[in-house]
Amino acid sequence: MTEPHPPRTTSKESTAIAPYRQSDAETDPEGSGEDRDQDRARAARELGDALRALTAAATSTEVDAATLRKIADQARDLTGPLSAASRTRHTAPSIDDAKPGRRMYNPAVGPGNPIAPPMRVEVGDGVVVGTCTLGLAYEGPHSYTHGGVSAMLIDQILGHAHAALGRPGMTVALSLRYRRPVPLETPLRLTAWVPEESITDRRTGPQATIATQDEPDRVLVEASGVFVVPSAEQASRIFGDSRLPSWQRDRY
Ligand SMILES: CCCCCCCCCCCCCC(=O)SCCNC(=O)CCNC(=O)[C@H](O)C(C)(C)COP(=O)(O)OP(=O)(O)OC[C@H]1O[C@@H](n2cnc3c(N)ncnc32)[C@H](O)[C@@H]1OP(=O)(O)O
Repeated sequence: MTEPHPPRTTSKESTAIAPYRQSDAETDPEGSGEDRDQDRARAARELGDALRALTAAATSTEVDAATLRKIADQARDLTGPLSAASRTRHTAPSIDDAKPGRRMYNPAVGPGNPIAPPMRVEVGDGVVVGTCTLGLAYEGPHSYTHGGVSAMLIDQILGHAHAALGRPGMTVALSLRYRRPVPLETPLRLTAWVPEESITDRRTGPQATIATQDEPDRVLVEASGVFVVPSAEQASRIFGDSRLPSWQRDRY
């Protein structure tokens, strides 16, 4: 971890990462045009937004115990209708299936998942940038981000940098250095890139940083990872043959 800053490439200089065709995948999971699940994806985002707002209110509230119990009763009543049709861990979400790369319930970027900030990811030429603002639900030390939350966002952005080379992979190693605390309620910028010398057929060693959007050169967290594309045999063993959404079946 000698170089905490991404290479300052121009489009002409960049050769390490091939052009990435995911612009409307995780960053705009509803997609556009003819899509049978488009409306359901939009509704899932609306529910995710509402639950995020509820979680933000629940983790910052100072109301009395009676009000907390009343809200708890109301929240419990919401679970039944949602459970009327559910998937298990062995089945991919049906709205993930409809568009390549869509991960509606990913805990870092999935707009339908209330625990996701969600981080917005943009894949550029040689560099991947993630943006988000973390509220009190992500607090570790008072007024700062929990280190595990930083690690989750770093893992995700490293994964995008790896996937930008063509095939999504799995994290086999992750190393972080927390240089300064990451402030809550402050727009953040994550940056990831893959040094060319770290690329082999199946493996990359991407690097990433977290900074605030106001001070992008002041590194708060720096990280490096090792990502591996599972072999066909490994993918089959880990995921099974029929449980993967089609975009994953095609890619592993
Ligand atoms: C359009 C779509 C876009 C989608 C975007 C999606 C973005 C998603 C972002 C999601 C982000 C979140 C992502 C997540 O959360 S992934 C979830 C967390 N990760 C896991 O659960 C992975 C668990 N690990 C495994 O299952 C195995 O390790 C696998 C199957 C992956 C590899 O099996 P195995 O371990 O038996 O390895 P191998 O013998 O096949 O060797 C393979 C290569 O790997 C090298 N190696 C192995 N270990 C290490 C190590 N520690 N340091 C350095 N190198 C290591 C090894 O030398 C060899 O290299 P090479 O000699 O071939 O060069």
